[in-house]
Amino acid sequence: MAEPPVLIRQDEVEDLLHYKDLIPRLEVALRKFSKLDSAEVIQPVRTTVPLQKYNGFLGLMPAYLVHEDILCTKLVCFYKRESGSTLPSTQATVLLFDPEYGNVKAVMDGEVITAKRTAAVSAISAKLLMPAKSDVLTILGAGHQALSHYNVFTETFSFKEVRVWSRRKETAERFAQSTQGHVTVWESVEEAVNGADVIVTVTGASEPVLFGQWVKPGAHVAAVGACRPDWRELDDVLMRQAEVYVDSREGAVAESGDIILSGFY
Ligand SMILES: NC(=O)C1=CN([C@@H]2O[C@H](COP(=O)(O)OP(=O)(O)OC[C@H]3O[C@@H](n4cnc5c(N)ncnc54)[C@H](O)[C@@H]3O)[C@@H](O)[C@H]2O)C=CC1
Ligand SMILES: O=C([O-])C1=[NH+]CCC1
Repeated sequence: MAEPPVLIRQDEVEDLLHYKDLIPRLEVALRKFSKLDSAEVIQPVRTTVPLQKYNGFLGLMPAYLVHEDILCTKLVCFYKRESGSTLPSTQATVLLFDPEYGNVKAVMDGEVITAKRTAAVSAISAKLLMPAKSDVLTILGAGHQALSHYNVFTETFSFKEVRVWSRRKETAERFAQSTQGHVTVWESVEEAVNGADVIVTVTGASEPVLFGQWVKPGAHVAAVGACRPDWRELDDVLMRQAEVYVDSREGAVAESGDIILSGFY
């Protein structure tokens, strides 16, 4: 009989998962995944179950790293919440399996994993694509992803200025008070992104919040929030003028509202 699974709580994941380890591991995994060689990484586009009654989704995200023999899946519920709602917008659990026996070896809190994994991949994209001299970072949105992106971007790079915008100024102010370093709060997106070298979009928006006419040529935009086919953060102008990189073409054309609705694909 297999041993019962180990339970790894949120505070334990927080203590164990560090960007200095996560980034190189994700770089290796992304490189393998980009080869589109299912002999190395089997990761189908996630299955999404709509939870219409609650304005949310359950996403099932399995992956198998063949050579490393790592089989896992994330189960994530995510929601569009009304402004001011106190309910969580994302809840996630990660299951690690024994691929031979099929039993679950570990049940891990997935919220910190989601926050750190997503931000680490954005940091990898910036490492490869942002202007060589990048002084100004702007974060649009002030929730969980905003904080994890702030943490990894300031840990990895040396920005002279970090700015934040959120649709409610109080939320942006609260965010700025919660960060280790100085963050300036901006009331309009247009002003917040003026002259920015790197822009991270981590809002729950369904309509564009970032417009191409405001974005400096050559700036790097890490577009994270619009992960359903009918959600948007970037307008058509920005999508048309941008050189677009994705981690998964299959995933992007199935799930990215910015790509699908702009007619990019
Ligand atoms: N691409 C990916 O791998 C991932 C994408 N996400 C998505 O990223 C987004 C942010 O996630 P979290 O920070 O965890 O959420 P959160 O709920 O903690 O923060 C959301 C932020 O967006 C703002 N916001 C919500 N609706 C908005 C609107 N209509 N216009 C402008 N701002 C709005 C909120 O005020 C808040 O500042 C969500 O859409 C989430 O589904 C989250 C995790 C992974
Ligand atoms: O990929 C992911 O982990 C998520 N997508 C939407 C919310 C969380």
